[in-house]
Amino acid sequence: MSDKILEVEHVRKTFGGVVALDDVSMSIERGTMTALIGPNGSGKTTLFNVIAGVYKPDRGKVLFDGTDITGWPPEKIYHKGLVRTFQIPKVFKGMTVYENVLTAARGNPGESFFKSLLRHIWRNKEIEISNKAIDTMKLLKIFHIARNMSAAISGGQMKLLEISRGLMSDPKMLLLDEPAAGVNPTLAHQIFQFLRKLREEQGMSMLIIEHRLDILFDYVDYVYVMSRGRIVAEGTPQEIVENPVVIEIYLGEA
Ligand SMILES: Nc1ncnc2c1ncn2[C@@H]1O[C@H](COP(=O)(O)OP(=O)(O)OP(=O)(O)O)[C@@H](O)[C@H]1O
Repeated sequence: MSDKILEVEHVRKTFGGVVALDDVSMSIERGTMTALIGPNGSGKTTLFNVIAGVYKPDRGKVLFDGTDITGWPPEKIYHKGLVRTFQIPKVFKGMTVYENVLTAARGNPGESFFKSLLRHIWRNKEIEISNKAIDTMKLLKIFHIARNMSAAISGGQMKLLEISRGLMSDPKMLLLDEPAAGVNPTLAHQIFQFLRKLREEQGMSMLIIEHRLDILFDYVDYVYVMSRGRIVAEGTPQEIVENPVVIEIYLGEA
């Protein structure tokens, strides 16, 4: 039986006269890595924004883990376990990598004055969060730079730090916006290997926007292709590279 973690049904979103999303439907199986690709301006970011609650669709629905989340505010969607790296408070450049990972924890005791009154519980929670931060940094191979200031790390390490912070909230699903943008091919492969490990070891579901198709297609299970606000193709990476509609779209771009 199929088990959908995310379903988008007939979503439309316009900006003035621009139809950014035109009757978009997709469904994502739990525990899979799914790619969302398409030329510049095809609607990918707008769809992420609708899913994450940044924009309300003019029409249509978004269901997450069986619940209709259409029109929910981003914060509520985040707390339901659908996390976009972009939604997490920005990396604080004046903090170390470790401190940045710590501050992204769900239920961080530092968030609440009242929690700080409950000293004993607070202490245990603090230890738990600290251990989780260490495990997450180890998983993403940034533990060796834990004490470095975040302003002084590389672009690739910053991507890994963003993903680490996303994981601190125990998400059920991650929306990843170009996780391999601006990093060298070796690191891009490493990032995708970590994502694959997350799927294999934790059953994480992921929807990924990425322009670097050569790398992306080695890792994802399924691909949706957008063009001019519509989903124009879907299938396995192999089916997508052989799809004449997709070839036409990308050749048209060249
Ligand atoms: N806030 C906005 N106001 C007006 N038009 C917008 C807005 N956001 C997006 N658009 C328009 O909607 C269309 C889809 O844009 P979108 O950013 O979703 O595309 P994209 O596929 O993410 O592109 P890219 O790959 O370049 O990031 C474009 O025509 C864009 O100009």
